[in-house]
Amino acid sequence: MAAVTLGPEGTYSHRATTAVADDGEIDFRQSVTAIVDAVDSGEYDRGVIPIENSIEGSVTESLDALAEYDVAVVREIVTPIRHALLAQGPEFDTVASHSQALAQCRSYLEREYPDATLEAVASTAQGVEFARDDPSVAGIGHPANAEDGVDLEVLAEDIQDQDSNATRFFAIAPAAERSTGGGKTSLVVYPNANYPGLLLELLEPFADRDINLTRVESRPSGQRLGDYVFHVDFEAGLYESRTQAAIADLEELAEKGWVKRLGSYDTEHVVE
Ligand SMILES: O=C(O)C(=O)Cc1ccccc1
Repeated sequence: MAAVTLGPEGTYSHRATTAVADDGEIDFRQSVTAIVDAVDSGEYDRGVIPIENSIEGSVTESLDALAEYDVAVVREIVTPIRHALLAQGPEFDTVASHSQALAQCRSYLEREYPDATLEAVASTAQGVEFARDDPSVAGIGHPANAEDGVDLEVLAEDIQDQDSNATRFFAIAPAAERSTGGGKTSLVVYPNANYPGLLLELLEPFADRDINLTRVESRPSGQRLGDYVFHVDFEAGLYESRTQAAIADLEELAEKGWVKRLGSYDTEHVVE
């Protein structure tokens, strides 16, 4: 099974991928959209993308790609994230990492390195590569990134602003592989409408059937200001009759828009 995830080697997404696809080849892309595109086109049968972090919230590029492309979510992976500061030595003036990692360490960086320039790059492991090539750059990433190659020191560990820092990843597959099992479901709903009580009507089909929502997130539709797409996750399988009934209600509500079934899946907790 060939899988694709955010590279280069050593990203948190790579670590999550080995946890679910350790028996096959893993290739890398430099953005979430490129990963989703490669799975949508059938080039890979699995992809792994970060979705949401406990400190920084949604990875908006992931939500937007899930709304735009036609892929299935087949598994959710939850993993603790403990960041380290890696550099050739203490004399650096720039910290390069994924925007989420920089944000998850914002208080630490402001406190310890208030004058450093923060540079958002494609991934944590890419920031570490830059640090390996340049003594004026430090990276933030998993401490194991210091182990391969030369000249990198772990200057500090556990620099995330909350000890309990955790990230959810989705394993995705081509749409035809949407699974029939799994206890959680993700949908994307675009009502393409705006009237009093719309959001309430969107949530009622779940409340009426005793379905527990675990997340509701709105994203701009891109069509016009104030127009939204809603990402909804809940604790029920896609093919349960109560879910099918709730989706039928949503489809009525979204008659001018659409309802996308991302799929049903189980959660895997990966502990370092
Ligand atoms: O850049 C990475 O390593 C990623 O996989 C994205 C990310 C960044 C920070 C926390 C979790 C995932």
